[in-house]
Amino acid sequence: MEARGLQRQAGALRTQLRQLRQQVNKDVHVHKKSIEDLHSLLNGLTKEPSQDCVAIRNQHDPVSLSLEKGNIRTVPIGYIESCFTAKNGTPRQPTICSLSRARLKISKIVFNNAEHSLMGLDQFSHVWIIFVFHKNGHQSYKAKVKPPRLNGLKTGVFSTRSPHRPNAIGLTLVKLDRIEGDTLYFSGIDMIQGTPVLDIKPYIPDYDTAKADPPQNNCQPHQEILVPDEQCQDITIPITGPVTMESGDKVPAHIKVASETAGHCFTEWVQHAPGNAIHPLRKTDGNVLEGEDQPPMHVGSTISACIIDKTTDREECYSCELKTEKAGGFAGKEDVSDESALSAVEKIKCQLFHSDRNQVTAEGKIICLESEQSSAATLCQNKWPEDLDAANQSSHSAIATWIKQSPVTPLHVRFTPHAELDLKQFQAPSGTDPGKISLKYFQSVEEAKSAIVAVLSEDPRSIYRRKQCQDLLFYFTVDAAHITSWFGDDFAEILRIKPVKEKA
Ligand SMILES: C[S@@+](CC[C@H](N)C(=O)[O-])C[C@H]1O[C@@H](n2cnc3c(N)ncnc32)[C@H](O)[C@@H]1O
Repeated sequence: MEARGLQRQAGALRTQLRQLRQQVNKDVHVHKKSIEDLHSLLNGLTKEPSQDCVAIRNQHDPVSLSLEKGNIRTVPIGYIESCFTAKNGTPRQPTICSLSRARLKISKIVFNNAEHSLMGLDQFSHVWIIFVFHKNGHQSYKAKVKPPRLNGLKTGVFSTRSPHRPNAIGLTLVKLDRIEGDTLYFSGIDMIQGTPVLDIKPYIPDYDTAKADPPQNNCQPHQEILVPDEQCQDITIPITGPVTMESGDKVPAHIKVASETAGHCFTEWVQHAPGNAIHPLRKTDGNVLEGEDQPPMHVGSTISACIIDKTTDREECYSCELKTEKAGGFAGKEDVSDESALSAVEKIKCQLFHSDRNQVTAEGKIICLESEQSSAATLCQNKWPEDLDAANQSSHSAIATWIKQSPVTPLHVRFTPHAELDLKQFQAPSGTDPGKISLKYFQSVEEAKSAIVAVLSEDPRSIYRRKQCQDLLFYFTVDAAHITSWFGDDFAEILRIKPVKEKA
């Protein structure tokens, strides 16, 4: 019996060995050590075993051996269908083109009931995609790389998001638009058509936003927790009327902070401290006040926000009171932690912009219908990853200055009249004109146009191309459109837009 069992194991190991060999032929970086291990195991198994060996062998079955050494056999959970077909012209990060779309069908090879694996994921607005840079060509990598934003200067590969890294793994935070059965629909992507996806994880601001608090703050005997239900659920949030500054003037126009989403823009965030002193929470350049500049937050303070509805040009202000609860019954300070304040601000955003969740009463009051009390603030934060920066700042995380202040400035993008005309041959995916080419991923020609502008304004050329091939035409594909462009010193111009040729 045992001999037959061993033969079976040996057979399985031979199959694995064959597969590993095939991989080695394709890729010189396949881990040779694993093969050696398999060899020695195989040799051991085909010999008559001693009693001692059996115990050792059980511990060292090939799978656990491989994981112990950090080697995993990956199985793509699916392949990205993207509006970008080639590396050329694909945004370098998802934030460059929030309209760029993709979908991912979970493979039946991984799960028989693929849709079951997506259960619950629709409660998240954003997800991390972990994928393979499968079009890196040869898998070469160097310890120092030249990221485009450094315009030719070098930095360590691990301080960058370069696709050329020891393990060709990419990580992108995308907006989850919807899930239909076994298929996810995303926007804000930087992955090309056919990208193998290894994993999806929900984006959870509380876990994924760096909170590098000073050590002494980690051991506080009490925590102040914002009480979401009292704030938000089933209570009316009065519209307080336009917020006035200390001088009594209305918030000046120049401190409006634009928000692309939902057709609104913020005018100001302020804190009303007890005694009705009003403190702006943003500087005139729109950045959130940090550290000592920030006014102390007190229990009972009210955070207010004003927005302008671009369609009606009406300014409305809403407020939210800060309350705290002392966890574990400790008597607490009266100051509200940065974190609670931030949550309150996020909650207001939720109330302002997720009107589908809210009701406005006849008296003009907002009823916030968040049912998940504890996740109310998180949910609001989920909707606003672009505000991560603000969150990062207030929790003292840091990023390299070249990311924020790149020496490469955005380019002005223009279309030739010919290219403008070319655009007219396309239509939305739902379009019915038989003479026009239907887009597949963008919902309108305007969306596709703004994606083209977004891609080019960030100068998608490699450093080599920028410096050595200045006058050459630059081609790339966005959805069903093949674009021909060229670059001047501070601009990019689109010359032609043709339909992508269908592959025969
Ligand atoms: C700079 S990487 C960043 C990817 C990811 N956000 C990250 O930080 O890991 C994005 C670039 O990788 C390239 N790319 C996207 N998908 C790829 C793939 N499947 N294989 C190779 N390169 C890819 C495109 O040129 C894109 O502009």
